[in-house]
Amino acid sequence: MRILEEGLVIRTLGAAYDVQGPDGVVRCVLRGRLRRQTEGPQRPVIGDRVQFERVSPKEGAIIAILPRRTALVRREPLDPEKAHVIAANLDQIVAVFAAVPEPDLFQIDRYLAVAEASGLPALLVLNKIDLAEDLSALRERFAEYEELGYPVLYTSAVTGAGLEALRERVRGKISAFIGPSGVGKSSLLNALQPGLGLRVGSINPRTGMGRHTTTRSELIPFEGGYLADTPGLRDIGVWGIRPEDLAACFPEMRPYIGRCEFSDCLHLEEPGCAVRRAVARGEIRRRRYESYRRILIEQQAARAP
Ligand SMILES: Nc1nc2c(ncn2[C@@H]2O[C@H](COP(=O)(O)OP(=O)(O)OP(=O)(O)O)[C@@H](O)[C@H]2O)c(=O)[nH]1
Ligand SMILES: [Zn+2]
Repeated sequence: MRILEEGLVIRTLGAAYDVQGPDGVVRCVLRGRLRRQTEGPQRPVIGDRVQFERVSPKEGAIIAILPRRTALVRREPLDPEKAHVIAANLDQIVAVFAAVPEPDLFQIDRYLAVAEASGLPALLVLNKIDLAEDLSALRERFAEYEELGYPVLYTSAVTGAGLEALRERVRGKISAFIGPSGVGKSSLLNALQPGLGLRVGSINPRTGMGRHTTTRSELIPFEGGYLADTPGLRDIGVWGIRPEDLAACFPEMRPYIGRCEFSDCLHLEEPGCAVRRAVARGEIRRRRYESYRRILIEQQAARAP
């Protein structure tokens, strides 16, 4: 009789998967139907809950992937119809930006839209506030994100400001930290959990190599939950979003979707557009609407032959 156990995929290593079971990590291969597929929904990713069968105390075989609660879907920048899941069951995206130099709000909108496209809650972290001259002006500027429902945290990996609030937010959850290079993601994580040993700066002093050398994906135990660490996240800032999905990635536009004259309205130049009407009435911020347009137009321009 075979005994099936349940576990969490915490590392993917090509053909093998490390599964956190009830009593330790079991290195698993794929069995049966799962093995014959190299891509697609049937391939386990970090965060997947799986059923596995043990063949020895430390080795096993994955029999099935349990239904995913969430899926972080990477869409090709040039062909957003092409998509693959790079992490399952994430609870949230933590989007980190530096408060200084002045962050580019368009870039922030884009990162948030990518999180929304996978249906994941996002929070915004503005790091390096030790360098900010006027914190209250900064808070005022970012109040608009709070209004949209994104919590905004102000942190410094140097002084420790805001770290406890961030700890509260990640405790017991599976989070992915994203954001441009150099904003202090590794520094923040190391400050929260000394011993984590993430590399800071762009050169690894030990190997002298650039840091972007990790090729495996893993969930790193963190504050009673996990951090998703995968090379698949590196270019998240330019992931594709299907044009017809984009408006729904802007929470303030959602109430107007489906109210335009044309059911396939992309809210650009079409007549009878409820979204543009809402912008004109001041119900949607023009700045955010311009970000929407820019994402759409940039994507279309990139795709043009
Ligand atoms: N003043 C100040 N500097 C910081 C802070 N956090 C990080 N830094 C510095 O910013 C630089 C980049 O920090 P990292 O933690 O490597 O940034 P990262 O976001 O992990 O960068 P990538 O790994 O390239 O994505 C380092 O020189 C840090 O010492 C902060 O809160 N305040
Ligand atoms: Zn419209």
